Amino acid sequence: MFNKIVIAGVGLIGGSLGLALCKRNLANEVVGVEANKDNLDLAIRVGAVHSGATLAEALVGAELLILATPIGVALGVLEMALPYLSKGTIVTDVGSVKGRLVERAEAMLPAGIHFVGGHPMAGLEVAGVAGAREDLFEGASYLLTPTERTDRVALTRLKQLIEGLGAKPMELAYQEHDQAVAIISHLPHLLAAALVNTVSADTKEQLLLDLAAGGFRDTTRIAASNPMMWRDILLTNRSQVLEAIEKFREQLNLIEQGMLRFDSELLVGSLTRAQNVRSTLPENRKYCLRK
Ligand SMILES: NC(=O)c1ccc[n+]([C@@H]2O[C@H](COP(=O)([O-])OP(=O)(O)OC[C@H]3O[C@@H](n4cnc5c(N)ncnc54)[C@H](O)[C@@H]3O)[C@@H](O)[C@H]2O)c1
Ligand SMILES: O=C(O)C(=O)C[C@]1(C(=O)O)C=C[C@@H](O)C=C1
Repeated sequence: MFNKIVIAGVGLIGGSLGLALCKRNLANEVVGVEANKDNLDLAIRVGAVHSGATLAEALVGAELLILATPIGVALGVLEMALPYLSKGTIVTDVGSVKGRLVERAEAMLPAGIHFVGGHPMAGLEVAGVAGAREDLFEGASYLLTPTERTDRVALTRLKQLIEGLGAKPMELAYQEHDQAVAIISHLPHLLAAALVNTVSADTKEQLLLDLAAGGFRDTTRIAASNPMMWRDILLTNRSQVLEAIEKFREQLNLIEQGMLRFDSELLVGSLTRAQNVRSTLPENRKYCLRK
C-alpha cells in the first residue's frame, strides 16, 4: 500500500509496527532511524525494518514517516526531519499524549506535508525492539486525532494502513483523546505504581511480596513499565491526569466512607457499579474493544 515507510525510533511500538508492516507486506520498504545501534541491529535481524539509515538518507522518497520515539524527543526528531520531507509525505506519531504534539507539528510543517496524530491503544510493560510483536495491534483500537487542517486523503490512507495491521482506526479530537487516556491509561498506571510502592514501603515488604497472588499481579503488571516513558506521559498530560486523580480520590473516599460508617449500602453500591461495568468488558480478548 505504501512504497517506502520510515520509522523513527524502532523500539517496542516502532518495532512492532515495523514487524507488522514487513510481515504483512504493507510497504515495499521499511527503513529504521534509531539512536541506539544495538537496537537497530536487532530490529534488522528480527525483520522489523529492512535497513537502517540517518534521517536525511531514510527520507529520500519516503511516503510516510512514523515518529515512534519517546514523547520527549518526537518534536525534535520532526524538526530535524523538516529539510528532508518532500511534498505529499504523510507524517504520523504514536505518542500516548496528543495535544501539544499535534499543535506543534501542525505549526511546524509547511503546506503539502500532511500530519495526522496517532496513538495505538496497545502496548506492553517492556521497552525496546526485543519485546516487539507483530500481532501487538491486532484487535486493538488505534486512535487518530485529525484537526480541521488535516488532509482527508492522508487520513484515509492511514486508516487503511491501520486496518492492514489488524487494528481498528478511531477518530477523536486531541483534547478528547488526552482527557480519555488520562482516565483509562495514565491513571491506572500511576495507581499500579502507588500500589506497588505501598507494599515496598511496608517493613514486611518481602513477606507481602511472597504472599501476593493474582489480585496483586493483575492490578500491577503495568508498574513494571519504563519510568522515563511514563514521566514523559504524566508531565505532558499533567492537567488532565491531575483531574483524573481528583475523580479517583472521590471514588476512593466513597468506599472509605462506606467502611468508616459501616454503611453497607454505600459500600455495596460502589462495588456493584464497578462489577456491572467491568463485566461488560470481553474476557477472552487482548483488548477491551466491545464491538
Ligand atoms: N509502550 C507502550 O505501551 C506504548 C503504547 C502506545 C504508545 N506508546 C508511545 O510510543 C512511543 C514509544 O514508546 P516505546 O514503548 O516504543 O518506547 P521504546 O523505548 O521501546 O522505543 C523508543 C525508541 O526510540 C529510540 N530513540 C530515542 N531517541 C531517538 C532519536 N532521537 N532518534 C531515533 N530514535 C530514538 C530509542 O532508542 C528506542 O529504541 C512513546 O511516545 C509512547 O508514549 C507506548
Ligand atoms: O498494556 C500495557 O502495558 C499498557 O500499559 C499499554 C497502554 C495502556 O493500555 O494503557 C499504555 C500506554 C499507551 O499509550 C497505550 C496503551
